[in-house]
Amino acid sequence: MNILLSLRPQLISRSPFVKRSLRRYSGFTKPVTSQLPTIYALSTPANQTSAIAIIRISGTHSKYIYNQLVNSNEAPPIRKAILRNIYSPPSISPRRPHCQEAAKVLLDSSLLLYFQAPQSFTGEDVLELHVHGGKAVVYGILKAIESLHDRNSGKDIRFALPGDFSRRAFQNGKFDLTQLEGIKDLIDSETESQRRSALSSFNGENKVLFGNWRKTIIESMAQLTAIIDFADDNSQELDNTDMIFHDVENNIKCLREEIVTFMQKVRKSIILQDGIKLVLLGAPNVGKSSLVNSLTNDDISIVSDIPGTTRDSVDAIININGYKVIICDTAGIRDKSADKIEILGIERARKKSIQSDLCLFIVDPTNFPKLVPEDILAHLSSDSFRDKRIVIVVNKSDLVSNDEIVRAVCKLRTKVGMKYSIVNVSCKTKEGIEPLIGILTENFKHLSQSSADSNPVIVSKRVSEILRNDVLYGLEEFLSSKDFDNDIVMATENLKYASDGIAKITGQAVGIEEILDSVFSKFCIGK
Ligand SMILES: Nc1nc2c(ncn2[C@@H]2O[C@H](COP(=O)(O)OP(=O)(O)OP(=O)(O)O)[C@@H](O)[C@H]2O)c(=O)[nH]1
Repeated sequence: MNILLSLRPQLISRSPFVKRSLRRYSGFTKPVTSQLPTIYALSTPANQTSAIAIIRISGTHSKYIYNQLVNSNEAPPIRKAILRNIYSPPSISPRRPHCQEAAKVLLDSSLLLYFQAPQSFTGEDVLELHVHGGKAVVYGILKAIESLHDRNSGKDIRFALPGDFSRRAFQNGKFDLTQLEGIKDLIDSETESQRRSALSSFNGENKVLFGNWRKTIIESMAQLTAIIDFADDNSQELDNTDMIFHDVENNIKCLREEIVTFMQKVRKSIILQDGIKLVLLGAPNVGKSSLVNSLTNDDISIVSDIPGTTRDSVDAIININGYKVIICDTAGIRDKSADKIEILGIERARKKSIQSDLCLFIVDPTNFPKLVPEDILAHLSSDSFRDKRIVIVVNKSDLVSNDEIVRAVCKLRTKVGMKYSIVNVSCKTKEGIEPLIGILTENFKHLSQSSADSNPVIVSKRVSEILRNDVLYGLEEFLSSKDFDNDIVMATENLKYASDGIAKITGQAVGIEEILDSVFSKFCIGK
């Protein structure tokens, strides 16, 4: 008996989108969105002058819009870039509104690309206009397209809402939600590591992974359902129900471990999205602000030889070797200040360093033997710093001899032990800055990756919440119902809860509309 054949229909709920997509792939090529209005939008940034701007049009009337704009009845060549004059339609001709010749008013000469359904991003007919990026050109062409809307003749054409194009792509089965969220992350990515992670999601790596998880759960449900359905049949295949229970339990345990590991990776990778918090700490005048400026190649912080110049924390977002870093310059820590504002600044510096992911502790070797003030040492040795990553920077190396540096490093080692890296730099000559960036990069890697050979995994907050609250919850409930052989129906329901969770992530779930609204409202217009 094929156990999968005994699956109860309600246990493998398929959404209308999946069914329709299946229809499409079995030879039915009309997009499921063919009855929706044709949408258009500027896909490049609005209200900015640029060499080129791209206007995207998607839907049943894309060809009609093409014919109207190029003032010709020719069929647009498919997937072939062509140069055409773009004219304003008669009704909105800017100069002679009542004259038919006015249709010939030229708006621009542009590159056009036409994609025929279903071979397009949205799965609909898509027209792309690569126009000159002047504001008047873009405005004129958008107005021209808008004027073509005529509900009486069935030409329903409207400006796209945020995420409309991606939503159509999803509805027509071109991508699942994890891939589309990957595209959004790709557009939002600011650094190399964010780009890599978003691209792997867009390329469908998460889709395949989640698909495999769902398959494992559904197969387990099928095995349990077979027991429910044929319990009284004395079927030979079901003689050994204990073995089936054992198999299912093992498979679900393995799956739970896999998802927990995945979630650990996600937690580590979140740091890539939010930015790694790097805080510079040290006594006044050791060169903290100078180091911020050296690392950023910018004049972010004020540098002066007056101790106590930086009185409050200064944050800047920078990119170090592809990592998004929130670098924070702080007030120099000293215990004998009478200045109230400076005291507040010092307090904030301590707090910031506790909240940091990585702390740079800067010392000035010309202060020998008072290299590490006692209060800073006490702060760094406190419980809050037990698992903190710290790199010690011996600055102003241009002012001291090699022997004096060695002496400073030995002194530091006696104070803080061998736990932390020590780097010598000179913010004045820039010597040692590159090796310091190398050490920082290594630390960023460790902070954002769960193992040396694994890539960061970024998923949306929506996905991680569903994984935790639905998928893992369902699996835990299943495994914790110790006597699940006594109440198979209940146990199977827990698995169904987990599998529905994955369907919500990918967009295959029943009642997906509300999920789609929340996902696509975060997209930009024209995407
Ligand atoms: N020769 C030399 N001077 C440096 C170096 N780094 C910083 N300085 C000088 O040291 C002084 C203090 O530098 P800052 O960067 O303002 O020091 P800070 O730690 O931010 O000072 P506070 O704001 O008081 O906490 C300035 O005069 C800098 O020009 C260096 O590597 N070599």
